[in-house]
Amino acid sequence: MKLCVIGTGYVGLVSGVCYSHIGHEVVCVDRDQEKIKRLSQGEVPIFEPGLEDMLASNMAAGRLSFTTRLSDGLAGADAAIIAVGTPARADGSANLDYVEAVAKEIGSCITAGLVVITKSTVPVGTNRKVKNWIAETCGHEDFEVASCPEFLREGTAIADTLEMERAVIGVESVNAERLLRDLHKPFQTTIVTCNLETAEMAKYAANAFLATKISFINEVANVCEQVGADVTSLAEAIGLDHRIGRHFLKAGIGYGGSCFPKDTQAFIRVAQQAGYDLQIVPAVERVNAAQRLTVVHKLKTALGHNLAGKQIAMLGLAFKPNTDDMRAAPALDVYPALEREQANTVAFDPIATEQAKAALPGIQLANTWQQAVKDADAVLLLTDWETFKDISLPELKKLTKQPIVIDGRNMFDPKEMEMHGFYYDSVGRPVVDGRLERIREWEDLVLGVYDRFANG
Ligand SMILES: NC(=O)c1ccc[n+]([C@@H]2O[C@H](COP(=O)([O-])OP(=O)(O)OC[C@H]3O[C@@H](n4cnc5c(N)ncnc54)[C@H](O)[C@@H]3O)[C@@H](O)[C@H]2O)c1
Ligand SMILES: O=c1ccn([C@@H]2O[C@H](COP(=O)(O)OP(=O)(O)O[C@H]3O[C@H](CO)[C@@H](O)[C@H](O)[C@H]3O)[C@@H](O)[C@H]2O)c(=O)[nH]1
Repeated sequence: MKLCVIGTGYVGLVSGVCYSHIGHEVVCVDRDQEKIKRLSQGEVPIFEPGLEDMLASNMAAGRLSFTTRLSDGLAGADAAIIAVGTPARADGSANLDYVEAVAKEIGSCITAGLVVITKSTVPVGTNRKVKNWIAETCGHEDFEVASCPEFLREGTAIADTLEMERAVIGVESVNAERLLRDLHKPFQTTIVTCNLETAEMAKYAANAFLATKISFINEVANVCEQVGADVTSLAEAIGLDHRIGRHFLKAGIGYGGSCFPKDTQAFIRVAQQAGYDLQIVPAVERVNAAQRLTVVHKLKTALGHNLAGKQIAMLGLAFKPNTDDMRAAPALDVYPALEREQANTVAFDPIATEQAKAALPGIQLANTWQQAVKDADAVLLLTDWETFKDISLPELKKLTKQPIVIDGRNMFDPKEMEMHGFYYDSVGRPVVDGRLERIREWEDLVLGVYDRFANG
């Protein structure tokens, strides 16, 4: 099959590379000249594990190429796949300007019989708009539209594509259904065929449900803290029930990223426009907004309710590990909150350094975690990068001014932290104060010696 993928962001690029990997001839189009130049030289402009090697091998095999000219990409194509951004407008609704521009551009150079597939996350009714935008430009309807929402996650995008759990295809014709079934056959996945509206809604419903799970467990975590329960064991206990499922029950500082925050917002607007006021999703958002700042409260509790002049090491800036994406990352709320408290912050992220400089102007960045924690009054963990698991606790203790760790991702083992003499607060688990344990041990020792001495 000959495919033209439009937009070479996280979705378009990964999809294009994976389609070429399974044998299709793919031309990826982007209006960003710099991006296309780098891609044409085999350089991947985003951090996505495994993508660069896969891109290189498919380019070498002659199945994958890049261009800024849509007409070149569309020449002889069986399908055009729209994967441009749909960011949030100020009112939370999805901005369809990029989708509209692409649809009109397709209309200006369309060939008869083309199937135009929208992969971008779009509000209900958008695929019909795409059809109209194209038809208005080209003056005929000798083409078809289909909705094929994307469910990949950043950081595991290749596996999520090659081993996708399902494909949802919203179609209006047998021809479009056949093409999409053929396209997905090598993925050996379950295909749900439905109308355009259902496919569009399925994407918002999936993201809203996952976000709901996260806010739910975060609320449970907040109650756990009040009653001395441990949310990690609790999540395991409830997650083993298949009706609940163990995924997406990781308590922490709330969800971020380019999808959940914007898609929950857009879903609320979609429902409103349809005359329905969603009740659960706005609550999910409220919980998430508050959750992001819990670590700052925990920090204040640990440091005597005053952060002014305190040295805080922030470990992790990306919205989750294995990505350089800073979009709606919790750090974007936490860092300004620390600034407002007049704390001095030094941050370290293994990958998202350039993105952090752009997203958080003025932030002081370290080159290593050791540099970031040097002389810190407290360490704040915001992203659960694997590499942070390898941090040597004795080294951490030696480098910091005070052994205080606030873990927004429940990454460390409280027992170990206690054993190494840290004050350690995480999310939904009891606070441990190893410093006190050490003092108590010392007191016991002294009193024991005293008792023995006093009693002869
Ligand atoms: N990022 C994810 O993990 C993810 C997962 C599933 C779905 N989605 C959805 O997929 C869509 C794309 O997301 P993304 O994260 O890949 O976006 P992105 O911002 O990373 O990339 C979008 C790309 O489209 C290009 N573009 C914009 N207008 C164009 C035009 N007229 N012609 C050619 N190229 C154009 C931009 O230059 C950019 O490179 C969004 O709707 C998003 O909600 C994203
Ligand atoms: O138990 C969990 C799981 C995730 N998160 C957070 O939730 C956010 C989103 O994580 P994840 O879903 O792994 O990343 P995304 O790449 O944003 O992927 C989501 O958004 C994409 C864009 O729509 C969808 O395609 C994916 O299916 C959907 O998982 C991150 O901040 C995570 O730290 C938690 O706090 N607890």
